[in-house]
Order: sequence, then structure tokens, then C-alpha cells
Amino acid sequence: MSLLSVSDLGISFGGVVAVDGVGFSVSPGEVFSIIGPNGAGKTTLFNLVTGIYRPQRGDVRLAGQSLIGLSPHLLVRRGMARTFQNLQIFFRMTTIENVMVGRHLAERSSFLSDLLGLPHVARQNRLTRDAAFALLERVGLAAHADANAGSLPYGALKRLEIARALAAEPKVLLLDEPAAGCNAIETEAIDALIVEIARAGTAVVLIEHDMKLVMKISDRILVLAQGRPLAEGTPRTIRDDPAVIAAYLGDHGSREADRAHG
Ligand SMILES: Nc1ncnc2c1ncn2[C@@H]1O[C@H](COP(=O)(O)OP(=O)(O)OP(=O)(O)O)[C@@H](O)[C@H]1O
Repeated sequence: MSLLSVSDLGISFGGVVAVDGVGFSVSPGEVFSIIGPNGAGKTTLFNLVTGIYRPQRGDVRLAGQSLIGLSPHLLVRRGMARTFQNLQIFFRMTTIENVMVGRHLAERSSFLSDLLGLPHVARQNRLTRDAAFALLERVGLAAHADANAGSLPYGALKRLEIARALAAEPKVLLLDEPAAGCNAIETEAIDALIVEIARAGTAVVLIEHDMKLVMKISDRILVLAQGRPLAEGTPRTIRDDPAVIAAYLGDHGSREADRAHG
């Protein structure tokens, strides 16, 4: 039974059709990846699914209920969390403080209560130190809890972002290029973390350019090209699909995929 169900999504910006008739569904415990060349519509699709953009057509359902028209912070409360391509870390705060305030930012209840600085709202949404520490343990950063986030290496910051998203206790976690800019060792740590999150029962949706990572950890892959779905299937079917190879993987990509898949 699928948890997240996306059907026939579409949006254009001026004359540019960014996403056109895209659908997919993801079950608890699955890693579902979205790949495609630059400009294929991957990030726009995430923005449609997470309520940042309102689709001009199509539907997004979580556990059977439509999410269309709900704001991103309400979607967080319904169980959908995400990370962004660019780091959203407060570099002058400690690692643990970043996790503690992460939940408050994600669930920000209203502009007015923010403006008024209502303390009960801030307190309710702030994670306790113990809960934040448990999340840091889960992503392998407990030893850095009291270090300034700005002093962490890049791969650790990417894991800190994931810890902040996990603070919302999501049923669905969308990760936008979690391994971008990471070296091979950092990427391995992120790949192990994503697999652990899925094993614990969360549905994970991933945008990632690192084909080795995608082929290794995905249960299913959706390939987009020019805003449209080009193929969907297991890593093996995608790797062998001539249309995918022609449009995206090319020689370099398919060699990477072969290596990753053994
Ligand atoms: N807010 C916007 N206004 C106008 N055009 C946009 C907007 N957002 C995206 N686009 C266009 O929509 C298309 C899809 O872009 P998108 O960023 O979703 O692709 P992507 O697959 O995520 O690319 P990348 O891999 O480079 O991140 C592109 O042609 C882009 O220029």
C-alpha cells in the first residue's frame, strides 16, 4: 500500500513547461529516486510535492488524503519533511542547537505568532536537548553536539541537515541531492544513513546526481527528461533502458551504474 501517491502533476512558468504529467507512488520503507539531466524538472517536482508550488494540474496524496493547497509547514505536520540542495544550517549555532530549532522552523505556526514572538509556540515546537541528541547519534554526529556547526566538515553538515528533517518525525522524507559536493567516504556515510532511515519505516524520495549512490540504494527509480517521465523501474531495468542511456546516463553514467551494481 503506497503512502505517498503523486499523479499527473504539471506546472509551467511562463512558456516553460517545467513538470508535465508526472506521477509516482512510494511505500513505507522504500527508497525511491528521481534522476534526470539538469533542468529535467526534479527540484520543481519536489517543490510541487512539498507545497512550495501549487500544481496547475494533478494531485499529491499522503495516506489517501490530498495535500493540494496546504502550506509547507502544514505538510510537515502531516508527516512530510525535506532537505534542500543548499545547506540551511545556522553556522554560528552549535550542532545540537541546529537540530533543536529545526523543528520550530519547519513547523512555524504562523507569521503572526512569530512576529509576536509568542514564547509558548517557540517552546512547544522546540525539540528537547535529549531528543536532539538522539537524532545526532542516529546521524553519527553525537560527538560534535556542542561544536559550532560552522566547524563541521561538509559531509557532516549534509548529515546535520538530515537530522533536522528527522526532527519532524516524517513518514515521508524528501532529500534533494544529499550527497552533492561530498567525497567518496562522506557519500558512503550518507548512503548508509538513508538506508537506515528507510529500514526504520520512512518512505524516502531522493534526487541525486551520484549514479553510484542511486543505483546502490534505490528500490525504484524514476527518470525525468524535459519535465516528463521517461522511465520508471528497478536500478537494473533503468541501467539497461536504451532510452535512459541515450537521454541521460550516456557512456559515463552507465559505466558508473555498472560498477555500482556489480
Ligand atoms: N521558478 C521558476 N521560474 C521559471 N522557470 C523555472 C522555475 N523553476 C524552474 N524553472 C525551469 O523549469 C525547468 C526545470 O527546472 P528544475 O530546477 O526543476 O530542474 P532540475 O532537474 O532540478 O535541474 P538540476 O539538476 O539542475 O537541479 C528548467 O527549465 C528551469 O529553468
